[in-house]
Amino acid sequence: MGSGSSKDVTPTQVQVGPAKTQASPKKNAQSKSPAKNVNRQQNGGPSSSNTKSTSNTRPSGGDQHRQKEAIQVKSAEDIVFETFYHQNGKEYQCMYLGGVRYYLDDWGSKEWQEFPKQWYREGRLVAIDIIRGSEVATAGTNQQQPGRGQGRGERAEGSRQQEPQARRERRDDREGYLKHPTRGQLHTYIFHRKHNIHCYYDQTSGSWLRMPIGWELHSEVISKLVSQIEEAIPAWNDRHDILSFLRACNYDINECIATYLHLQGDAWMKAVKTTSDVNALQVKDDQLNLLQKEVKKLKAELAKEKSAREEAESLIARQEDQITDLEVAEKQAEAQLMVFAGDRPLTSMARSKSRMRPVTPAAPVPVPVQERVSLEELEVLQDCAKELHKSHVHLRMEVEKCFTGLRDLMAKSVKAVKQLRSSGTGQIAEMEEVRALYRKETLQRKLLYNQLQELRGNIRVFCRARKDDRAESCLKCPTDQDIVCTHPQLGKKMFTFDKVFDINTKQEQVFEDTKPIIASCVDGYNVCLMAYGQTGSGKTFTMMGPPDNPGINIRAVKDLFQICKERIETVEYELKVSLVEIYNETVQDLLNNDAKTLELRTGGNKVNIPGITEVIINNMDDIKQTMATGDKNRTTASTKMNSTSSRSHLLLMITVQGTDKVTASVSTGTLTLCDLAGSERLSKTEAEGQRLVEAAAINKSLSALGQVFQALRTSQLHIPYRNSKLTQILQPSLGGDAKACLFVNVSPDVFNFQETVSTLTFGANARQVALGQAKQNVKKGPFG
Ligand SMILES: Nc1ncnc2c1ncn2[C@@H]1O[C@H](COP(=O)(O)OP(=O)(O)OP(=O)(O)O)[C@@H](O)[C@H]1O
Repeated sequence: MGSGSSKDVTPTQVQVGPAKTQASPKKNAQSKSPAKNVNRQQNGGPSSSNTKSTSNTRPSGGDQHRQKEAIQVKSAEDIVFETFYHQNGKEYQCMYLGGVRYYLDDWGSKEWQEFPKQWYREGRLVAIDIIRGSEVATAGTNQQQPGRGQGRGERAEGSRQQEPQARRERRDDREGYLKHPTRGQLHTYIFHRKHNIHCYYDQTSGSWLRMPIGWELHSEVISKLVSQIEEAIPAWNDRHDILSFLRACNYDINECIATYLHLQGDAWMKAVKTTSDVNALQVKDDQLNLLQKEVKKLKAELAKEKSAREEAESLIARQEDQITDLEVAEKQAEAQLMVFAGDRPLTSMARSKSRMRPVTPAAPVPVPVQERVSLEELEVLQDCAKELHKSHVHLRMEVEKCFTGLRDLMAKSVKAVKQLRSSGTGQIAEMEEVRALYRKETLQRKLLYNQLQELRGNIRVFCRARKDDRAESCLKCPTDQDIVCTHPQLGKKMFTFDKVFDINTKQEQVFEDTKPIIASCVDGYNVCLMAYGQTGSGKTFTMMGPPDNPGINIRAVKDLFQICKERIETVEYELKVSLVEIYNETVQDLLNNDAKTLELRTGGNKVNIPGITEVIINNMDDIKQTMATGDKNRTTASTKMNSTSSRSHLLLMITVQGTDKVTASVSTGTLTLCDLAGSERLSKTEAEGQRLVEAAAINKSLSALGQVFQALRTSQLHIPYRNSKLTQILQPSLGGDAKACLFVNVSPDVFNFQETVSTLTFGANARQVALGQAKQNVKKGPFG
């Protein structure tokens, strides 16, 4: 909510152009200029307007009296919310902005529609709220306004911060905030909507009751819807979950899928959706924890055993020392005995001992001759020696027993550690497998989403942030689809696109993502690529690029040649190139050295440009030469007119005609690569004179582009292609049988925050445009 991915193109977009031309009405040379309208209508009361569409909707003098209750509009950028009480009893929510009044057709299409003129005589308008233009401007010109799926509660954070206290206090209790674990604080609003409710007739009570979800899954109609969703998103296999989603989306299958895809990966969504997965993971986690605890326990035991072993070893060492000491003492005693034996007869024991032990001819121990040991003392000593020997043997046995025990324990511990290691590896491998599966599924979902977008024919919108080492960046790209724009005072805004290229993205990477769309022009599709953004945001860098690091234009032609070469066996291709510039609503042929102005003729969905120069190109040198000619003519023309390249739109149009060598069928595809003029607002450039006319022309064409997008998005019968030369020329590429791709180029400089938000909003709204499924332009040959 409140992010750039919101689905509604709000009527505010209609203002992209003319609303900005009011800065200096007197200096505008054109008498029917939108600026003049502003002046005239601002005196006209509540219906004052600044767009020429006012002529359709501005009430007559009598009608104006009936609107007395509407709030007085002070600025052309004010937005007034009103309620219209129709005499037939129905009530409509209305919005008045940019001189045009809209009503929310809650009883029919559920979309914002232009307010019918005759209604001024059929009911009563009561104003309920007004957002002043200054408030809207604070957070960028293209603020989100309430529409389907949007509300006043969704106004940008920046605008909110600057709202007066009184306004904030007036907010109703439907408004609120939600603290999301990953998305941060979200603004919420409870809308009052009519909902489809699936009921059954309860004979007992004689009334219609709401169908329980379990019953509803058995209903043929609902079961079919659920199956369709399961087919579209195979990973989503919880039918109860799908049905509850469907209910929440008013049984709108597209909204249900879109909401699900938009919210996939959301922490809260996951928790609800994959209970069994989460449980399985929980069990594994528990097992892992247990095993880890066991390892810890065993490690502690091992440490204990180690210290016991060390203790035993030191005990053994001490005992061995004692034994050595005792042996020395024994030897000494024996030596003494020998000495005594010389003087006295040996006792029977001493004799037997002397027989048992070979007396080593050891060096005689110097015994002081004076010290004589008595026989009793000798016997005591012998007993001592005997005892010592016994304890020595006993100790030796004990130590050996300890060693054996220790060895067993060590073997057991090593085995346990080995087991633990192998089971731990198993768990990790299993976790890795689950992760790989998850990644695969995410990729599959992304592919499915792309397919869905392709089937719907949505305009692909890519965002590219320009590299700028000088300025402090206000842009962050948390994922490859999201971009967050931060301003210290105006707050934060997040936008979602099909792809976001951050400042470090190389030209090759950008081209890789557009390659599949571009390549389809070889198969006979009309393909269009546009670069939109303020001056200096990197549009030309992206489309044309410097010679040593070319952009999409040159890489696209190279790729087309490559594809044609690969198919040479079966299809013969011819590539033709035209290059035009749209400056001040005139179309210049840049491949004609006489700076020829071209006329546009529209017939059906086709546009014909009589007399335009088309150059056949056969190789890369041809295209480079052609581009150089165009560049030279553009420079000559701009010098003559004292203009700069950023004030005009540049369109490179490539026609690829393929003739099948077997069937003779002919396919014709066009690739239009469009470097649009800078989209910055007039007030910033403070243009005068010629610059003002230039700016008005740019605003007119870019605003017309926005109007075309809005009309396509709301599936209106009339798409206003003729409102500008740009939209007229692009009609075949935006007209329902084409593939289109819009680049929104932004600058990271915080100084450009408002322009950046405005550009990103334009892109986010264009992303909701569905052109319908693209069609191939193939004429069958005589052989089928
Ligand atoms: N992604 C990028 N990496 C490096 N330099 C860039 C990048 N994008 C733009 N630039 C540089 O920024 C400058 C302005 O870019 P560029 O002329 O493409 O802007 P622009 O939007 O086409 O402006 P204009 O509306 O005036 O034509 C150029 O010097 C260009 O080389």
